[in-house]
Amino acid sequence: MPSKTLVFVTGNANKLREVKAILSDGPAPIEIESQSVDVPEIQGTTQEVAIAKCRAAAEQIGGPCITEDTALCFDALNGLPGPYVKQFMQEIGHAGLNAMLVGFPTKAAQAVCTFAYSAGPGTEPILFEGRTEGTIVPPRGPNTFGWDPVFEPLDTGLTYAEMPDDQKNKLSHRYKALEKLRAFLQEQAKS
Ligand SMILES: O=P(O)(O)OP(=O)(O)OP(=O)(O)OC[C@H]1O[C@@H](n2cnc3c(O)ncnc32)[C@H](O)[C@@H]1O
Ligand SMILES: [Mg+2]
Repeated sequence: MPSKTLVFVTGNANKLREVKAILSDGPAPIEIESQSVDVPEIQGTTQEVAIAKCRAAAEQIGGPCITEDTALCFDALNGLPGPYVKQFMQEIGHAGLNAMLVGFPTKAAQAVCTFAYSAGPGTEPILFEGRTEGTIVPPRGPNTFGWDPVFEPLDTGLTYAEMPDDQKNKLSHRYKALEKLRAFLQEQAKS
């Protein structure tokens, strides 16, 4: 395996597709190899969840890796459902996410992506966070990836689901986090 190839531990094919598209674009493409390992996710802040997941993933694969956690944070609910959005999506879906905000004065939300990089088992993971502000709306667009149909980034007039891939991938929470990870990896490659 060439040393430039990064192992991304995830069970989510949509995440993997976007990460590959974002990282292969630009002057210094970064190659990703995925491993689907069942890593337990703890309860806690997004940062705590991300660190524990990456640490466990590095132990399981026995080497350096990256992991990613996505949170959807509602302003009206002090940041909930946050890192627990996966379970909310499974249990109550798009209609439920909208219903949770009925009666609240703001539908503002933030999509938060946290990449974690571990240099290997026993090392402390380093976090890279990207945030995109938006609004929770009734679903519009194809139902392909998670809560994409109910999240409308500010000033776009489109939900993530309605956007062409390359539009989402230039403004998304994931893109912003990966720009930080990319800069870190480039610095590291120099030393
Ligand atoms: O194996 P991992 O990487 O943990 O993959 P996961 O699907 O379990 O992902 P998370 O634990 O980070 O949970 C995030 C939830 O948000 C969804 N999600 C993540 N990124 C998204 C995006 O860009 N747009 C819409 N939904 C997204 C995803 O499908 C999950 O339901
Ligand atoms: Mg997960």
